[in-house]
Amino acid sequence: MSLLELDNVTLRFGGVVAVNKVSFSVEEGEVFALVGPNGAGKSTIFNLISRIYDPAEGDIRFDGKSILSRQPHEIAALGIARTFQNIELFEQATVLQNLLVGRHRHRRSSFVTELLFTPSVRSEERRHREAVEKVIDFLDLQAYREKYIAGLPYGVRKVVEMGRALALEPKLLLLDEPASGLSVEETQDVAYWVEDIKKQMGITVLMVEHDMHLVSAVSDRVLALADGQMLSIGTAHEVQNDPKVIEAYIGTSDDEERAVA
Ligand SMILES: Nc1ncnc2c1ncn2[C@@H]1O[C@H](COP(=O)(O)OP(=O)(O)OP(=O)(O)O)[C@@H](O)[C@H]1O
Repeated sequence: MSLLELDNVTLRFGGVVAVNKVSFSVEEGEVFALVGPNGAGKSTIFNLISRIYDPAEGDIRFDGKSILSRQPHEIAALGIARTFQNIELFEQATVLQNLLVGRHRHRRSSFVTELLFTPSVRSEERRHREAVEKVIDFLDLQAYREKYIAGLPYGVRKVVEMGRALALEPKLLLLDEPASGLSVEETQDVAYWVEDIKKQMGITVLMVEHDMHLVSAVSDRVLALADGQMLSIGTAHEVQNDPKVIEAYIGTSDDEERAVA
């Protein structure tokens, strides 16, 4: 069974059809990438899956069940975690504190039991710490664990954001442009991490990304969109060589995207 299914999903903003009858499914254990020129509808699809927007038509299913009746705050509890294009971390908190926030969906203790610091609260706290330490080791963040986000370089913040999402122990990880603003070396690290997230952690990844080197390196399948419409779906190689995709990219002003075409 597919982990995530979008079934004929449409969303309009006034006269703009941001997402037009889009259907695709993400299989458990795969890395699936959404690509396309600016304004193609990629972020809107992430926001639809995160339940920030309601589709005008169509259905979105996770683990075989429609999520359209769910509120945005319930999505993490289902096992869907995401990162954001513009990093969203608590600036005045440490890396460790930010990662512990990522554990909120697993918290069972109430305010009163936490206040009394009962044995069950203590063991729960220990479990959260262990899960977070695992993520710190995995992403090589030991040197930064007690550092405040506000003082960290951009590249490290991007990694911490990925860590915050991983700390949730999701089934599906949505990565919104994980390589944007990163150097070639940092992007290479992202490629290794995405591979390990899939292989070692067994987490399914849906990614929006402009960097086609990264997309080609890590994706099992790619969906290319333009103006809200599906253009092509297949391996990175198949999609990059699809004449419809080449035509859509040639119309853009982005040099990197043109180079891809
Ligand atoms: N909140 C909104 N209100 C009105 N129009 C919107 C809104 N969000 C997106 N759009 C429009 O919907 C279309 C799809 O935008 P979207 O941000 O999903 O594209 P994208 O593929 O993520 O682009 P980018 O690569 O630049 O992030 C665009 O025409 C955009 O202007």
